[in-house]
Amino acid sequence: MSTSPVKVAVTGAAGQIGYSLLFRIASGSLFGPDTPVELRLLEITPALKALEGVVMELDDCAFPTLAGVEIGDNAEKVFDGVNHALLVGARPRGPGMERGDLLEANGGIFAPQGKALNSVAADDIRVTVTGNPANTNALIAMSNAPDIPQERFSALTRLDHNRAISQLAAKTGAAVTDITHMTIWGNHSATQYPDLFHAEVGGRNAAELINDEAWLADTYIPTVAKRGAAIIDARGASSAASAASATVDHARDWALGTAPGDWVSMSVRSDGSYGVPEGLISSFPVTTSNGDWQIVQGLEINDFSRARIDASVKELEEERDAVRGLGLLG
Ligand SMILES: NC(=O)C1=CN([C@@H]2O[C@H](COP(=O)(O)OP(=O)(O)OC[C@H]3O[C@@H](n4cnc5c(N)ncnc54)[C@H](O)[C@@H]3O)[C@@H](O)[C@H]2O)C=CC1
Ligand SMILES: O=C([O-])CC(=O)C(=O)O
Repeated sequence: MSTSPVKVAVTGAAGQIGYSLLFRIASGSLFGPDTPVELRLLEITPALKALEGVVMELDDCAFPTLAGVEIGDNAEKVFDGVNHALLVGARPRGPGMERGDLLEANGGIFAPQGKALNSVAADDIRVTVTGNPANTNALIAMSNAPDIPQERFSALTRLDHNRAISQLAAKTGAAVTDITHMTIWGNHSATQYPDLFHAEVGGRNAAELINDEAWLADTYIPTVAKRGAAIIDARGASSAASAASATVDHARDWALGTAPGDWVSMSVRSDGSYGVPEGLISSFPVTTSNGDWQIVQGLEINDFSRARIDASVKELEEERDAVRGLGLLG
């Protein structure tokens, strides 16, 4: 095992997602069995006692890859020297709410956290925002961290990507491992667009294989896009273990690279690709290598896809304008 641990910050560590995520990271799911990790856990003051209990459980697992845990309620202390920051801490929505309804409640968390990362994180910091509304929270954090390269900020659309794979596998009877080239475009919201025109099932184009645009429009897309609400309805609480698992998938693939010949969905800063206005944090098909991501270029976007990508991007612009109005953009 290498000797210098990777320092991973997790915010909202005493919450539902944290309770699953911390154990996955500590057990080596993020960087593998040969890389020790040090956890830096941020919570609000009233949640620190509960967090102490979670740390007792982490201790009790005796994970070989867990090199240390520090907890606190001061972002500048907790983020000091961190290499990865997983910004999960934020209020979840309840029944009948859209994620965008959380902007006012949660947006204020991400400006100070962006500033703190800017001041004290390691030079190679990579930031993943899971807390909702994830894309716009990532935009807030990024805009408050002027010294960190903008490509180091991302938001989680991997849960949507995984849901899209799972639903396509169920429809076609294929194994999830047979499904490649899945893309979620746009916002992590009900307007997101899971794209089957480039996805493949066992090497065959998924849209051609299914050949049923009505199913695509009326069943598949809404099922994927509204899956979070369906889980809230069934569980009485928003998805937590699957969100933790997707956060691990996202951060692992970013750090260690995507599978050769395939891509994943990540929300990253647009460079204007596919007509998405530059500077928005929007979901794209990306490949990663050596800790960097590249937006996959040259995909043909048909009218069906164009209308849906545009609708989701319009919502991202509205969210950006709303947080600008709240004074949250640095
Ligand atoms: N992007 C995605 O795919 C998904 C995002 N989410 C979002 O993740 C967020 C967390 O969800 P849960 O863990 O279920 O919620 P939770 O309510 O169980 O936990 C949130 C934790 O964040 C903490 N927190 C609040 N403000 C904080 C701050 N300023 N600094 C540090 N910690 C702070 C709270 O004390 C709480 O312990 C929610 O916004 C939820 O909507 C959830 C599922 C999927
Ligand atoms: O739906 C929610 O509010 C939680 C979430 O982001 C998801 O499950 O995708």
